[in-house]
Amino acid sequence: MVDQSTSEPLALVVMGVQGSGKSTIGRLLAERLGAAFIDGDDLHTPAAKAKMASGAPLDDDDRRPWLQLIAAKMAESVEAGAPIVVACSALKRSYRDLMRGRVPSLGFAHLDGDKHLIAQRLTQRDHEYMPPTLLDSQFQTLEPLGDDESGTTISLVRSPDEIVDALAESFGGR
Ligand SMILES: Nc1ncnc2c1ncn2[C@@H]1O[C@H](COP(=O)(O)OP(=O)(O)OP(=O)(O)O)[C@@H](O)[C@H]1O
Ligand SMILES: O=C(O)[C@H](O)[C@@H](O)[C@H](O)[C@H](O)CO
Repeated sequence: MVDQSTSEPLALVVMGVQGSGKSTIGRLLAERLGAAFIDGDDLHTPAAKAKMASGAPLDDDDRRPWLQLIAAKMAESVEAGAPIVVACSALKRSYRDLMRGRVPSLGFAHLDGDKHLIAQRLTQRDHEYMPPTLLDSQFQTLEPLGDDESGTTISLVRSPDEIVDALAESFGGR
């Protein structure tokens, strides 16, 4: 469900576990909607990247300042009247609450799919710091969108073009 009653510019987080397609879809969708794009991957501290590279998942304390930084950047964009799309795992409801605390109109698009398909996709790409072995922990941490959260859940089985078409239709009216 997407709230289209606000005149505020679009602020949207493309969320999901490692390898779900956040960067791919987020970038294409931002382009389609004429929005700025920020990849949350680029905003981790060197210490957080090193932790993930060592095979250890981030915990709530590691993620909090990162989520605050992403939320601040989104708030800045919205206050300037500019639409923005962000790729960010946003795995837990409390993380999304933190971001909504800064940008109440924030919407979420959850790229949802099967662990085996994602694991297969991960074998086909290299990542700067994130080893495929963290995928189990990503699924253990994931809390899907609640019915009362503004946003939509979409299957990552579909092609990037199909996903972007569907999301542009859902969120393009904002
Ligand atoms: N809908 C899709 N269909 C097929 N392949 C896809 C799709 N979306 C993404 N991919 C491919 O899957 C891999 C992971 O995608 P991407 O890097 O965008 O995911 P991500 O969620 O941003 O990952 P991470 O958070 O780990 O950086 C890439 O190789 C990408 O090309
Ligand atoms: O919340 C997290 O654990 C992190 O954001 C990870 O999800 C990675 O940043 C990202 O997915 C790169 O692979």
